[in-house]
Amino acid sequence: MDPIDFSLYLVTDRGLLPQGKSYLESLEQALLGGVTVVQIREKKTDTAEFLEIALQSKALCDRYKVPLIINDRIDIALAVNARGVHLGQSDMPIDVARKLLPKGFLIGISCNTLDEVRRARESQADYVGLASVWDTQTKKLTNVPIGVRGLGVMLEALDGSEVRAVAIGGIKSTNLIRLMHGSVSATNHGLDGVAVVSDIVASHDPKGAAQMLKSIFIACKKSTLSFDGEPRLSREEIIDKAVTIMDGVRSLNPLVHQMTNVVVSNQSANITLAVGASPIMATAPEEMADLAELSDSLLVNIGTLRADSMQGMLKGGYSANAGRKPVVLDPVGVGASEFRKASVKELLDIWQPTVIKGNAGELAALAGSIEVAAKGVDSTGGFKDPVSFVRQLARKERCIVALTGETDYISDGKRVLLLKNGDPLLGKITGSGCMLGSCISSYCAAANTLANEDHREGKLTRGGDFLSATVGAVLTLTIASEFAATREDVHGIGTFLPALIDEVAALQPETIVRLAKVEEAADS
Ligand SMILES: Cc1ncc(COP(=O)(O)OP(=O)(O)O)c(N)n1
Ligand SMILES: Cc1ncsc1CCOP(=O)(O)O
Repeated sequence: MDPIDFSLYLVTDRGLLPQGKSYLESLEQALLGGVTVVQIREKKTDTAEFLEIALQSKALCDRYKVPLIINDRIDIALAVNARGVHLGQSDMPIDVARKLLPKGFLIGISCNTLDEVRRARESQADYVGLASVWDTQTKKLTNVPIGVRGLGVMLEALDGSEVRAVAIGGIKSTNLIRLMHGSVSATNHGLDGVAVVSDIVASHDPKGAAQMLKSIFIACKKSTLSFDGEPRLSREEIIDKAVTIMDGVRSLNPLVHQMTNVVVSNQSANITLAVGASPIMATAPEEMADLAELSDSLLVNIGTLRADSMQGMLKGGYSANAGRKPVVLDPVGVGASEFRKASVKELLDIWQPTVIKGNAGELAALAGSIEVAAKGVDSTGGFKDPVSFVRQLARKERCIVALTGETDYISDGKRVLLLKNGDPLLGKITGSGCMLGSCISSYCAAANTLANEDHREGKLTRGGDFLSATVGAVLTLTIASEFAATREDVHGIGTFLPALIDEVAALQPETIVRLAKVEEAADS
């Protein structure tokens, strides 16, 4: 029997049909739109009616050569000669179902936890429905949503097996790109498909809705799994690229949208001007879509997070992803409170950062590690093996990670660069980390603009060299700090800050090339 293409898995729900649209009309339009599997899900129907619906659906699906799966009911699945059955955790166990069903009959099972995925693998399920990714109006959930970032570990548990995986719950064309990028495991295991109910069934145009979902899925599947393949630059080439991007910031004068904290707002705006970019500090959710159009990158800094600013941050990152603008996340003090932790998790379940920067305490909290403690927004130690930590985190979050400290570690998940410039005064003033966030956002904005325009759908940026951009931003601020600290007019932290801003503005690319202390860690 042909293997099933799980790409776009429609789960039906007659209760969601828009007024005036019949069930079979909607199903046929969804099939015309490119649905690749159909599951009949009838929760309130008696057996006779379920059977009738299943027979009609089977005839239609056969015409489009699309396999049909029946939710819960093995008897109906057998009666209509469906391709398979979808079981829940409290339905018939897989081994019992297997004995009742003919050879080759497909069995799928819903999984909400890692343990359930492991058990599904042991029981030789054909596929798992990872449920529910997000909250949904379609079904009353009995478990908390997994979230985009919870899917990766589940997919990793299927490494080396034949078990296919689809995600379900709250999936729409508007959040599918985030789902596809954020769900890929650190081992590069991605989803085989997405299961959708309301975004197709409740639509007046099920064909258009299905086409949209499928085209995004296919585009993302190509681009999210291309972790390798880019040319590997030498250390010198990275520094050259970094200064090209530095020049790019000065000539392009990118607009950098920043949602930052109230402590550092002014100095962040000034350091942005000093590198040659233009800051726009704005937090209102109402203007996020417009600003994503207008600006060249976004910085989200949670230093003085409030429940109302979260709405702007959720919408801001989401709009920037949609507009293919880089997003830098600075999870300031994320370990300090449950509110911050939950908020960062929520942000990362909705949008994909291009770069995450933080000190050891912040990145440990973000990764759920207890290795490094923090006192408020400051770290109280470091990692035993920062190189492995930063590489793993970059792999997990699928973005550039910059771990700041006496040595700065920057990784794209493959390589790790160690940067050793910077004067100790940098660590003594408030907000130097936040200023670095502004510099990274400015450099990423230029890198994205300089990238060859890539029209492929399914990408969250234009594909700039964000590793070199991050290296360039760190070198700019740290090398400038070395000049600022030795100036005669600098007597302490009060005079250091304005001198630092001046030195950033005056720094020349050739000075960076001459003074950069960049090493590369051995590959793991
Ligand atoms: C593909 C897919 N995944 C998960 C589910 C949910 O199934 P279940 O847990 O059995 O809940 P109900 O659908 O019966 O409410 C699914 N149907 N399809
Ligand atoms: C059946 C099911 N199981 C978990 S979530 C869900 C419903 C998903 O519906 P929607 O795609 O409309 O969010």
